[in-house]
Amino acid sequence: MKKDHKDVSMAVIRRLPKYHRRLKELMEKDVTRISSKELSGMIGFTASQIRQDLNCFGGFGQQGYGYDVSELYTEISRILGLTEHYNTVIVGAGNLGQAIANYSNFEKKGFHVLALFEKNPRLIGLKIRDVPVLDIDELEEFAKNKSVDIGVICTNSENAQDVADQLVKLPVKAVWNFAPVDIILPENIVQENVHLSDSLFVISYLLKMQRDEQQNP
Ligand SMILES: NC(=O)c1ccc[n+]([C@@H]2O[C@H](COP(=O)([O-])OP(=O)(O)OC[C@H]3O[C@@H](n4cnc5c(N)ncnc54)[C@H](O)[C@@H]3O)[C@@H](O)[C@H]2O)c1
Repeated sequence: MKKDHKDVSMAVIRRLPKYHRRLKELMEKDVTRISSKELSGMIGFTASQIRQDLNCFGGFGQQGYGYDVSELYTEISRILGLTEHYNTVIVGAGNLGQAIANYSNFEKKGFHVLALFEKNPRLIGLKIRDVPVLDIDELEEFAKNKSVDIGVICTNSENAQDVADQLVKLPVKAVWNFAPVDIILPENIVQENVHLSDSLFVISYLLKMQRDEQQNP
């Protein structure tokens, strides 16, 4: 039975982007349908896990037929909110802020970067693709007539909380934080912290295991 989406666990939500990505690859290869078993082989989750995950949103598969790839892709896009439009601002126009602004794929998925905000005068006035780098002191005024959905923090850790507080005042609805520090936000603000180093450290762990095995077979 279809659950209220609010009851769906974050563990399931965090698996949805992977389904979404794989289904897109299948569509690009003109695959029109797939069984949960085949999907399991591609994704690495068990077939039963996949069925359970998708059942949270009403199923979509048919016994003996499997999943219609394009239909499932569209449904997961909708569930993930990727059929909507999100006004986004980036604070910190250094290496990472510029890289995110430059990545046009986010734009295609509905994340529209309105502007970057900086405190370094040497960066203020630049354009990253068509996106202007504005003075951080202009942020409040800039947001007065606009609805900003997402604030992206790409500053150094020391300034991240101050920036988060500024974003909350606009107000934004969500903060995507890249600074490697815990920021405190009101409960109604959605928060995602990205620690690229967590993923890199998994690589270093696995490489170290390999090395240890080679040295002590
Ligand atoms: N570059 C990466 O690959 C990477 C990876 C993981 C995490 N991070 C984290 O992301 C953050 C940004 O990294 P980076 O490499 O882009 O750093 P960076 O030094 O190149 O850029 C940070 C920018 O933020 C600006 N800034 C600082 N305080 C500000 C404020 N209050 N208002 C407006 N602008 C402000 C600085 O002037 C600077 O231009 C850091 O916290 C870093 O630890 C970066």
